[in-house]
Amino acid sequence: MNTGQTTLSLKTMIEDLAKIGQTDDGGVTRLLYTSEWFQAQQTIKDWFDEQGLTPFFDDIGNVYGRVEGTNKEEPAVLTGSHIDTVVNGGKYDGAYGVLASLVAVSELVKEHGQPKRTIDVIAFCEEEGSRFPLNFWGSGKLTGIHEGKDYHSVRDIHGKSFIDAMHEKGFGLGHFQDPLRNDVACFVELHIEQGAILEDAGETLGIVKSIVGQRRFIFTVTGESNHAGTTPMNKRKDAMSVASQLVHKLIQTGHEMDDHFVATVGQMTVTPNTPNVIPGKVDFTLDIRHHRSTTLDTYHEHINTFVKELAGSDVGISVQQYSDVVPVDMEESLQAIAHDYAKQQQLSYRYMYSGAGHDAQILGAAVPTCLLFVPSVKGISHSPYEFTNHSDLQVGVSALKHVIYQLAYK
Ligand SMILES: NC(=O)NC(NC(N)=O)C(=O)[O-]
Ligand SMILES: [Zn+2]
Ligand SMILES: [Zn+2]
Repeated sequence: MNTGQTTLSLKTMIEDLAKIGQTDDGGVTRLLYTSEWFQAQQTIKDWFDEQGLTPFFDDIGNVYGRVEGTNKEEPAVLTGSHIDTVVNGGKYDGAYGVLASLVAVSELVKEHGQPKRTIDVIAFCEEEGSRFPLNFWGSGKLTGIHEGKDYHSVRDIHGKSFIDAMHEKGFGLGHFQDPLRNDVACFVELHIEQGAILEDAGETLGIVKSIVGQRRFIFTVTGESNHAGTTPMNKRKDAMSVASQLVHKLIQTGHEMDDHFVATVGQMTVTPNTPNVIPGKVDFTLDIRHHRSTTLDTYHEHINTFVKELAGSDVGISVQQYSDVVPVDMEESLQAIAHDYAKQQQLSYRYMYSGAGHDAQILGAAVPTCLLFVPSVKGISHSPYEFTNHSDLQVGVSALKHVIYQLAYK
C-alpha cells in the first residue's frame, strides 16, 4: 500500500466532480447508468487509485477504494456516500461524503500507516431514486434488501429499461463481484444536512440519532384521450381531472398530519401531453416520510380511501408502491465517538434527526452506523443553490477522520 502521491484538495475535487453532469444554471444531473454517471464513477476510481487505495467495482457499479488492514480476517470499516444526484441538483449531496471519506482515509494512512482493520471507501452507484422507480440501489444490493425482487420491468420515464441501461454501461451479474457483503463491521457517512437546523442554530456538526422512514408510490390514472374542442364536459373520461383531485387530497392530507409528516408529488407524466387533447393517462409519484411507521400507515389508509372515492367506471386509478424504507436509529456507541470529538474540539454540535433519506439508513438496518451532518447554507438542497462553507466542510472531514481512526486503528 503506497500512501497518496498528491495532497488532496477537497474543494478542487468537489468542483471538478461537479463539472460532470453540470447543468446550464450550475446544477448537477448525474442519473444512474447515464454517461455522466459512468464518467463520475470512473473519475472516483481514478482518484482512489492515485491516493493508493485499491480501486474496484462490484457488479452494479458501486466503486470502492480499499486500504487493507493488518488483521485481514476482521470485517471492514465502510465509509462513503452516493455519487448519483437528483435532476439539476447540487454539487454536495452525496459527492461531499464520498470525497470527504477519500480525504480522511488518505490522511489517516499518511499519518498512521496501515490500519488494523480494512477500510473501504465507497461511492454508492445510486441512492436518490431519480431516474428509475427504485432507490438505494447501491447500498440496498450491498445489504441484500433487493434480493428476490425482479426489476426487469422497471423503466425510466422515457421507457428505457433499467436492466438494459445497467448492461450498456458494462455492469450486471458476474461482470465484477457480487455487491452483497457480509464482511462489513460498521458504516460511517458524512453528508450535508440539506436543511437549516444547524445554520439557524449557528452549529457546525450534526450527530444523527435517527433517519425517517419513507415510502414511494406511482399512481396511474387512466381515462380516455379525446378532442379538447368537441367533447362536452359531461362526456369526458378526463384522467387529469381525477389526477388533480387526487393530488390535492394527498397534499392537503399531508398538511393535516403532524408537523413531522411530509408528502411530495414530484414527478408527473401526462399522456399524450398535448394542449388540445383530453389526457387519457396521468402517472405521478408520491414520496411520504415520517419518523414513525404507524403514522405512515395511517396516511397509507387515507391513500386507499381516496382511490376508492375517486376511481369510477370512466376513470381508473392504480397504485404501485415501489419503496418502503423503515425509520432507522443510528448506533449510539458511534454517536458517542463523534460526540466526544466535538466536545474535545469545542465544536458547536447537536444530536438531530434526518428528514432526508441516506445510505446510512440502509446500512444502519444491517450494521452499526454513524451519520454526521455539516450545515447547508439557507438549508437549500436538491438545487443548484446547494452550498456549504468550506470551513464547515473541513470540520466534517476532521470529525469523520476521528471516527474512522477510532474504528479502524484502535
Ligand atoms: N440525501 C438525500 O437527498 N437522499 C434522498 N434520497 C432518498 N432516497 O431518500 C432524499 O430524497 O432524501
Ligand atoms: Zn439527495
Ligand atoms: Zn444524499
